[in-house]
Formats: sequence, C-alpha cells, structure tokens
Amino acid sequence: MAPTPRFSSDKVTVVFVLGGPGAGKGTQSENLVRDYGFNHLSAGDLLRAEQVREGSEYGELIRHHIREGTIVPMEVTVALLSNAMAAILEENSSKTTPARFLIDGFPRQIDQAHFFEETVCVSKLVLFLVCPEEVMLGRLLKRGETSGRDDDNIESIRKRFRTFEQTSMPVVREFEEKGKVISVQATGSKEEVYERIQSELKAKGVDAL
Ligand SMILES: Nc1ncnc2c1ncn2[C@@H]1O[C@H](COP(=O)(O)OP(=O)(O)OP(=O)(O)O)[C@@H](O)[C@H]1O
Ligand SMILES: O=c1ccn([C@@H]2O[C@H](COP(=O)(O)O)[C@@H](O)[C@H]2O)c(=O)[nH]1
Repeated sequence: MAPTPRFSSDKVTVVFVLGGPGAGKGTQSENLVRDYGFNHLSAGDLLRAEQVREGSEYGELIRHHIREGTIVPMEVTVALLSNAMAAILEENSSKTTPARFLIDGFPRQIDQAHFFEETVCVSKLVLFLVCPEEVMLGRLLKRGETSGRDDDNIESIRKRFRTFEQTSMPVVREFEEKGKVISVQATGSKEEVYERIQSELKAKGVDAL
C-alpha cells in the first residue's frame, strides 16, 4: 500500500522552484515570500546548515556532494525539508488558511520528487526559471567573489551545470507532462524576471496577499 503523505495538500500548498545554478531561484523566492506569504525553504541552505551542525553524522557527506555538484541522498534532504515544514506549521498552528511553502532548489532528481510527494506532500506547481548557462556562469562567478560558498568556483560550477542537465531536467520534464510547470525566462533584470513570474502566477490563479 502507498504511504500517506505527512501533510495534506488541503492544509499545505507546495510550490517547487527549479532552474539551473544561478538562475535566480533564491532571489525570486525572496520576492515571493514578501508578496505572497510563502514560507521559503531552500534545500541547499538546509543542507549547508546541516553540514556545519555540531554532531551531524552527515557533515562530510554533504560537504563532498556540494563540492562535487552531485546530489545528497534523498533521505537526508527530504527529512530536513519535512522537519522544517513541520516546525513552521507548529509555529503557525493557530492559522486556519493553508500554509504556502516555496521549496527552492528541490527536487533535483526524479526519485527525490517521487519520495517527497509520497511521504511529505503533493506539490501544486513548479516555477521553472529558464536561463542560458553563460548568464548563470557570469552571475555565479560574481556571487563567488563574496559568497564564501565552496561551490561558487569554476570547477564546481561546471559540475553543477552537468548535474542540472543530466539529473534535474528530467524532473522538470516529468512535472511538465503533469501540466504543473510555469516556465519563466530568467534573463534580464531581477525586476523584469519578477514581473514575468507575477503575471504567470496570476494566470494560474495564485494571488498575492
Ligand atoms: N536577474 C538577475 N540579474 C542579475 N543578477 C541576478 C539576477 N537574478 C539573480 N542574480 C544574482 O545572481 C546570483 C545568483 O542568484 P541566486 O542566488 O538567486 O540563484 P540561485 O538559482 O538560487 O542559485 P543556486 O542554485 O546556485 O543557489 C546572485 O548573486 C544574485 O544576486
Ligand atoms: O535537493 C538538493 C538540493 C541541493 N543539493 C546540493 O546542494 C548544492 C547547492 O544547492 P543550491 O540550491 O545551489 O544552494 C547542490 O549543488 C547539491 O550538491 C542536493 O544535493 N539536493
């Protein structure tokens, strides 16, 4: 028998934000949190926090995957996401409206997508930011001047691009077949990209607060 997801989609709305490394997922998520009341969960941020958490048994494993641009085993990432969602829902337990979650940079591999939807929550939409590699490369190298991220260097970036094409694009294609994907061109200024996102969300019936 199939497992029951931990959170019912009546009570929780999940929107995944996908796109290549540097497409602007984190940047646009901040806008959506401000205007749409989403709770933002970045899978990468949760993994980086777990990597440095004292006593974590996964620190070295996560460090290795992040540097190599490969995917951390899904059980680790899905548990971090599920527990972060539970903590937010617990904090907001007095609210009666469904909680909105924007899950940025996840799912990056098809088995993660299936495992999350079977055990945590079925997603409503996928916001997919479409951006050419040369634009993403320029943004990441600039971010790398100050980010301190282990993977904002040319070797890791090249590996991340490869993982994105080979492993993460099949996820986008599967959600596309289900009619769940909103694709937005992520070139141009941050403001231009956000305007495109807002008009696409409106067309799908997702309103700002
Ligand atoms: N439209 C844009 N124009 C110029 N710079 C941008 C734009 N969007 C984002 N940036 C910058 O590009 C860098 C990468 O953006 P961001 O961190 O949002 O991308 P991301 O998709 O979340 O990346 P990653 O997957 O590597 O975490 C940041 O320094 C951000 O300020
Ligand atoms: O679901 C996920 C999300 C991320 N990772 C690893 O983290 C890095 C950085 O992710 P960002 O979203 O760019 O912050 C990514 O390259 C993967 O190594 C993951 O394994 N699983």
